[in-house]
Amino acid sequence: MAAVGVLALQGSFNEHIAALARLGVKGMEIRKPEQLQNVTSLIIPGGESTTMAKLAEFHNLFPALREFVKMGKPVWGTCAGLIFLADKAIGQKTGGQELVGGLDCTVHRNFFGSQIQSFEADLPVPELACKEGGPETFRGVFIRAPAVLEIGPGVDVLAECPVPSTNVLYSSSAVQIQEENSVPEEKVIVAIKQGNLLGTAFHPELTADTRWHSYFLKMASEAGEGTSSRSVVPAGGVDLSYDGKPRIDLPIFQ
Ligand SMILES: NC(=O)CC[C@H](N)C(=O)O
Repeated sequence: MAAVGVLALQGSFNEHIAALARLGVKGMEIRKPEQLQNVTSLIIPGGESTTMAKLAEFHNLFPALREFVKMGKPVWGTCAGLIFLADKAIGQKTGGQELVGGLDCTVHRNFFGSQIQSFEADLPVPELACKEGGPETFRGVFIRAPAVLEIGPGVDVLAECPVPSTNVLYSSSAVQIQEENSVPEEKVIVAIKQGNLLGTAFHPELTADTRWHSYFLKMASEAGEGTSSRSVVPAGGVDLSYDGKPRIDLPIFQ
């Protein structure tokens, strides 16, 4: 089976490993550049991107991470991980921070505000419902979350989130105004995919719904096809969950 790495410097790496375990997949903790050679895909968890960047720099991980992305290996960044994967970030601390890059987008690091403005929202994710089944929406857990402000031409938008009217911090061409029942609703992009790179501004690893993990494992499996006869996804596209159904319970943290 293809090996999935989880960057384990800081943040919610244990929760990602637990989510993978619920799908019967072992996530390998990655702390050193050479460990990336043992995995075929990588999850970069949420946490605090400045701290994570400092630790990644200390462990000399940036060149290996960039190489991993350049080789076209599947990488999924959640929250701080999305910031890591973005080509450009705004709202950074003084002095900025190093990014891995690869996702042709600009993110705002704390788009939704500070820790106390964290929230949960049911997001329509047609691509996820189509590929993984289950409900049309996914419970997004946003913790001091970033958002995607601009995307390049090769980037697909997988989910958008209404912007709470009290904390509109930024507007750009990617933040759309929608007229619905004459009440304008601003939306911002919170999940994107570009080739083998996936980015979510929220934390699927903090919910019991494993569909994003299953979706990423399928991405990884498809990317690995041709190089390996063994696949994460059983033939016929059978679901990866223990009981054959996506888990759609309420989030672990409510
Ligand atoms: N939950 C998170 O990963 C928050 C990310 C945070 N906004 C940062 O800059 O790192």
